[in-house]
Amino acid sequence: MTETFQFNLKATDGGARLGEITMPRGTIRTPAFMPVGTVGTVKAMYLDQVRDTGADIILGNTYHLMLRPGAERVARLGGLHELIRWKHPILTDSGGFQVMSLSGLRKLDEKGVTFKSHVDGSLHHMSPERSIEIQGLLGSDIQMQLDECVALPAEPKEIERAMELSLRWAERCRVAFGDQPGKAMFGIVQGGDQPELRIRSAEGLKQLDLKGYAVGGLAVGEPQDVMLKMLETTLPVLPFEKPRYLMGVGTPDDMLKSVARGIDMFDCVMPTRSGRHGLAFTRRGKVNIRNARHAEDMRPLDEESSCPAARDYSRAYLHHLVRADEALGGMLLSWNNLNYYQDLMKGIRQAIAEGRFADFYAETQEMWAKGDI
Ligand SMILES: Nc1nc2c(CCNCC3CCCC3)c3[nH]c(NCCc4ccccc4)nc3cc2c(=O)[nH]1
Repeated sequence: MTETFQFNLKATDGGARLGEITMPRGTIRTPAFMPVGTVGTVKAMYLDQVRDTGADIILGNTYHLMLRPGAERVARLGGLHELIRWKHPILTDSGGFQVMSLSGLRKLDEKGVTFKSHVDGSLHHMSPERSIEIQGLLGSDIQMQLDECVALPAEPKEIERAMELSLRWAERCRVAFGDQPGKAMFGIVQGGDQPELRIRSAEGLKQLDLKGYAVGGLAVGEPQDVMLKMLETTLPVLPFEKPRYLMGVGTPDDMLKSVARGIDMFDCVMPTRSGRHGLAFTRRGKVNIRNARHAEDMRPLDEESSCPAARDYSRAYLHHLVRADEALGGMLLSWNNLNYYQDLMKGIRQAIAEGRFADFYAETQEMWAKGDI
């Protein structure tokens, strides 16, 4: 363990990078998939299981936790790591994105966002400074700046306004965060689908000399090719030796293509949320286990998997559990999906280490295309 936050680039293969983030609470092997913990739990999972799937870090949800049980209360309870019994790194989002998507947004101005709690309707104001304070109270290891993410499509003027506001908020968050050697605050590149705005945002954040950079404002309704084009525009501007985190992404295909362009970290609710709705991710592509064709299929999802959820249960049983809306259905599929996401990242890391990422990329897509026989 190190007392400071360090990112070591171990190898590259084309645009893909193999690295390690070392922090006091542990090491994060990159490219990394970070499971989303919402209200202090990765839904339908025990955190020991989440760790066993290969996760080095999970996400905490600032927006939910500040509303319930409250940031000060979490601090009084010893902080999030103590409360949820996860002793490895935790990354928290700033809450701005969740305010836009979950709460009755009341106002957004230079000072911050004012919103009504979706829990009890109470009024809250979140400034850049308060967001960093909340993330500190939670004990977060990697904290995100408060930003404004614009849904696409949007007017270029609107995208520019939000990008410039987010840049000013990044500076305020950097000042509020101060100097915390074992922790990090990441800036978030905005700029929508406008290359020129993306470059200005990345340049502006680079001046702040942050420990890591997220690419935000994507996976908000744009086609995959637009998302990838924005990565090709943004990533060359960011410091090569700092980690890059693509927020809210994504499907296995999104991640493979984004690693090829230089992304190191991902988070997405997809594997857990879709697992609860009966969608299974496997080496051979997606399986909608609710489909009648699985009703008497005695095969497991993947007989070669190391994960009991993929190897020891028949599709027929999973089909039954999901159709009966039994909790165990969502639990087993979430377990399978998180394990598959981590296996994919493990395969990516090994391929980059061995200089065969292009082959891995092609083989993986071929397996998905074969479909689930
Ligand atoms: N601060 C900030 N956060 C963003 C997020 C939230 C990332 N997950 C945070 C976790 C922390 C707690 C909760 C989530 C995003 N998520 C997405 N897309 C999700 C797309 C999606 C939606 C539903 C299912 C699958 C994919 N785009 C995002 C852009 C931004 C952004 O610019 N700024």
